[in-house]
Amino acid sequence: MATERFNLDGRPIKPMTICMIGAGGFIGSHLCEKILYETPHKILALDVYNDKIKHLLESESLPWGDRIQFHRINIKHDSRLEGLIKMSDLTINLAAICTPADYNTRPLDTIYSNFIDALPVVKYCSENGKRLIHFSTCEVYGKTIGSFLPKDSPLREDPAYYILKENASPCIFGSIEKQRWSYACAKQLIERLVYAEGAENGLEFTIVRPFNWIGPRMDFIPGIDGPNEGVPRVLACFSNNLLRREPLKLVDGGQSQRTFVYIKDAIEAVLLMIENPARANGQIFNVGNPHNEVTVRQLAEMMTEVYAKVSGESSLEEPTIDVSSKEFYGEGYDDSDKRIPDMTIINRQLGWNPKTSLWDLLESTLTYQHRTYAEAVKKAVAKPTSS
Ligand SMILES: NC(=O)c1ccc[n+]([C@@H]2O[C@H](COP(=O)([O-])OP(=O)(O)OC[C@H]3O[C@@H](n4cnc5c(N)ncnc54)[C@H](O)[C@@H]3O)[C@@H](O)[C@H]2O)c1
Ligand SMILES: O=c1ccn([C@@H]2O[C@H](COP(=O)(O)OP(=O)(O)O[C@H]3OC[C@@H](O)[C@H](O)[C@H]3O)[C@@H](O)[C@H]2O)c(=O)[nH]1
Repeated sequence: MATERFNLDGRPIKPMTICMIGAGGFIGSHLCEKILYETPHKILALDVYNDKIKHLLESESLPWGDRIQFHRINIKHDSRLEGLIKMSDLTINLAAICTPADYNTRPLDTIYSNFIDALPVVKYCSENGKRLIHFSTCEVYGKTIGSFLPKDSPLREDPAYYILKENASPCIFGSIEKQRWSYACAKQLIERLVYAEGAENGLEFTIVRPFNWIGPRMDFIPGIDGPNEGVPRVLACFSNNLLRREPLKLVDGGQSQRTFVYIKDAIEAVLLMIENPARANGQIFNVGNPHNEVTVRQLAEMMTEVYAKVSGESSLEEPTIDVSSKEFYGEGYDDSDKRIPDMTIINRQLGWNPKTSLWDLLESTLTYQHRTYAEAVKKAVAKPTSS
């Protein structure tokens, strides 16, 4: 039968029931797989959609049969939410609008989703003495201090001006008309609320700040499994361009820098948080890969090269094209210049380190994209448009 499992302090891990809100999304789908494949825990999976976890739900003969239960719930208005949180030992809240194309074009929905809709979750956990793992974002750091220095300042090379530390870095957003920051600001306020519930009412919480987690099942391919005019996050945008043999669009020259971490590495960190409450409670964790830093332009070049390898198709003569942020995202867009996570806290508390290089994670992800979408895209492109 199942062998006993132990946490980082050598204590046996007891099976728990986890209320996972937003379980049908990109991160949720990978977290559900990890929990079902490798632990005895039960999941109450809440979401409006379940396409990305269908493979975990459909067959009763699957070995985890009764350990996952899907509840189609919109947390904006559903009286079942409190009952499901009460039935669980731990709540993980992933639900959010989290695509930059929405932040400046649907700022109200963005603020409601990331702050107002998360309020009852925090309240029910606090009132019922339940543990909460809340998903925030690296965007709460906003811009680096270094970005305000003159372009030729040698201080820009000093890590003190750009490394992002949970307990020391300030949160630097743009002006109010730069509505891009509606998301970061809402996430910051919900972080402060969770933290205050911990300080004043003893809520046991962990806050996660993901730094660009990427991998299979991220977002959608426009016109295939998402709206034609939809703009997903950069991995899916570039995948879509590659699948359609179009140049990859570099917003404002693709000069912004990001660090990308493989979803499967990042999920290991979340499982450590779940199973080591004594080490994770009261903490805010950066979860990213400081070694996988590239400019968006470099990301586009690497994805072009990797896609040619995994698909066997030649690259375009002009693989990228520049586009202004106003044209691509509309009025009110702004950007984070650089995002390198400090890893001291997660290293010390959980001993976690990411393993996968950017090249390797792109190779497995683009292999997945090609297998999943190439045929459908070919058919869609071949379809005569009705006149
Ligand atoms: N992927 C990343 O790199 C990243 C980076 C920073 C922060 N995050 C945060 O992590 C969390 C999950 O991100 P993701 O990448 O999996 O996004 P995602 O959009 O794939 O998943 C979010 C899920 O929440 C669900 N949801 C949204 N509103 C809901 C509601 N009112 N009721 C029920 N379900 C609702 C959506 O249907 C979706 O399935 C978000 O809070 C996001 O802000 C992710
Ligand atoms: O086609 C594209 C898409 C995106 N980009 C650029 O690529 C960079 C990354 O864009 P993403 O869509 O992945 O989103 P960002 O990294 O800016 O923000 C993300 O970070 C963390 C999370 O909270 C969210 O998932 C999201 O806000 C941005 O500089 C963007 O302007 C392009 O140059 N071309």
